[in-house]
Amino acid sequence: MIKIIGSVSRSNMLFYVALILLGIGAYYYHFRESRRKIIERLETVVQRRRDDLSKNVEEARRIGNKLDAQRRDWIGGLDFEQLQGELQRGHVSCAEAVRTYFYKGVLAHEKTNAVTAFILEAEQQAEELDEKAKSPSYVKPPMFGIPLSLKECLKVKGYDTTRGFVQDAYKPSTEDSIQIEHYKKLGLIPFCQTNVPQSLLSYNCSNPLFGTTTNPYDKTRTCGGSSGGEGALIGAGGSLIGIGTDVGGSVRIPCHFTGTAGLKPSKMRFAHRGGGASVPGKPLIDANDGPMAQDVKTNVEFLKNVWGDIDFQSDRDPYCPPVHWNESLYSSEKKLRIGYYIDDGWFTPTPALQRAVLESKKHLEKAGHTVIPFYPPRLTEVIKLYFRAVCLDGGQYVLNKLLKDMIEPTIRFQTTIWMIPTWVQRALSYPITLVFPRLGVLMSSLTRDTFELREAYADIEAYREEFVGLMMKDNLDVILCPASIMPAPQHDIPSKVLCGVSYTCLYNLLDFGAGVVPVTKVNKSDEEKLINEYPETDKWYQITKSATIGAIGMPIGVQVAAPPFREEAVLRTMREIELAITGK
Ligand SMILES: CCCCCC/C=C\CCCCCCCC(=O)NCCO
Repeated sequence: MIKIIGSVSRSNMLFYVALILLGIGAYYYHFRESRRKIIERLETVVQRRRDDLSKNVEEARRIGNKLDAQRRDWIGGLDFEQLQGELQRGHVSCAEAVRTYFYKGVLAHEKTNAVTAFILEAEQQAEELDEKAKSPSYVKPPMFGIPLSLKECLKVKGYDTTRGFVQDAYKPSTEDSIQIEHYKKLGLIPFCQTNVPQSLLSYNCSNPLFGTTTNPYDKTRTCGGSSGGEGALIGAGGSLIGIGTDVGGSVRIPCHFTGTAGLKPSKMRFAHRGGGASVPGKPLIDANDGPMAQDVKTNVEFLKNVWGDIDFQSDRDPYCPPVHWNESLYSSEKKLRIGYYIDDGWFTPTPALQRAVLESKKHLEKAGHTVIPFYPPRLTEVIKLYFRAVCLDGGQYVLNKLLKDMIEPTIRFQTTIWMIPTWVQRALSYPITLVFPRLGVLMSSLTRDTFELREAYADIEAYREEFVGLMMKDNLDVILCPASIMPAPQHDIPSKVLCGVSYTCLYNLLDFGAGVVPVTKVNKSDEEKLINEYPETDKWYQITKSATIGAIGMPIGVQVAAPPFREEAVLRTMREIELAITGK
């Protein structure tokens, strides 16, 4: 080798260097040109789609205005249980319920930009249900006439599932997914689709097609993601019940940020046939769809009906076991043993989140439950395993899609990481670890090597065994912990602090059922503690601290989790916290 290099003359060497530089230049020019053409073509799609959405919103407003304002305000003031009762008794018609929620949905959308499409056929579906109900032999299904909002990535016949990619606009689904079919059978009426972050792999809510969805409490802050449109819509009163999806916190984080309640069930509790994932072919990081609502009570009523009738889904998708709603687990008198933590050892949450857990602990103890400390083991390793397994091809699948699209600026950090070859990331991780150990962990987490990937899967399996072993040792029924690291931050923060999903992604890696219930709001003393005591030892803590300053009044939830098929114990705990706080 040395001989060969030695034999190349200086001028030859210069020639080769020039050739390489020319090659790189030509590649870069070609890349820039093809990106310019892609963006030029997609800009017209964005304009067309936004114009269509404006018309669609106007049509929804027109439908909402068909109803007398006084009647609409009265129906709009009913909670889920009350509306359900009035619809069952025939005091409110399905058409009135849908018109009311078109009206309320438009108001919430104007405030937060939460909706990507109103499902205008909902009015006709409602009228058909009202017509059927005229027959004395007709038995109303349990959720007869209740309007249902849906995260945009869920498949509804005739509507797009773009996941915020402009390239996927105007490619409507040809069928409803099994879950949507089931919800319709139970009487629910899908009435709108809601916004998501591009790719779904973020906990903010912006994309180049529909723009940014904001938090109903503060426009400058995010509603969370990826089921952020649902959080914003429900939090702003535009829907009573909606469906989100969650692979790292996407149901739970928006609930925490918007003061709403929701559950991510373990993977097998819903049918997935006919649905779609953010990254298909990704075993061991289990995603699921889950309900979101203004309170836990509504989630419980919804799931009682869906799981009570789960054979509908199991019959159509044999991979969904016919596990029915477990009433004895939900309404058991037996006191629970609950493990709790306020800090996972990877990312200390800001003071209000810690206070929310401690207050919930007190409520649960007052109700007679035993609440003892629990320490989730080795969270640094969990974070590494999670990112390795969620980006199992080093992010290539999502990156390929992003490079054919307009790229959302608020997910630039992960996009940049995915563009850097993994061996370069690995090499950089060594010096970075010396000055910034936590970033070093992230920089060494991605792999494209199947040997390392297999090892990660084996480690996840071992971690699952270890975690449930620890719970069994202490005879624990559920875990109580923070829902996130901070209250809703500004829109660009989630991408800068991606590793802030540690409190939620743990329960995807474990495939536990996990839910979030609103508990409190950030107060002045939380802010004082934040300023005086919150760590500033690295950039992530500094960003988190400054994003939390000024968050007084923002909602704070807590998370409850339990092993698969024990979602009813999670809901029971959440409901007991809710009852202790709201009294209803
Ligand atoms: C070096 C690290 C690179 C990190 C790349 C980040 C990739 C993914 C981040 C995942 C963050 C998950 C947020 C929650 C997303 C979610 O639950 N989506 C639901 C999809 O159904």
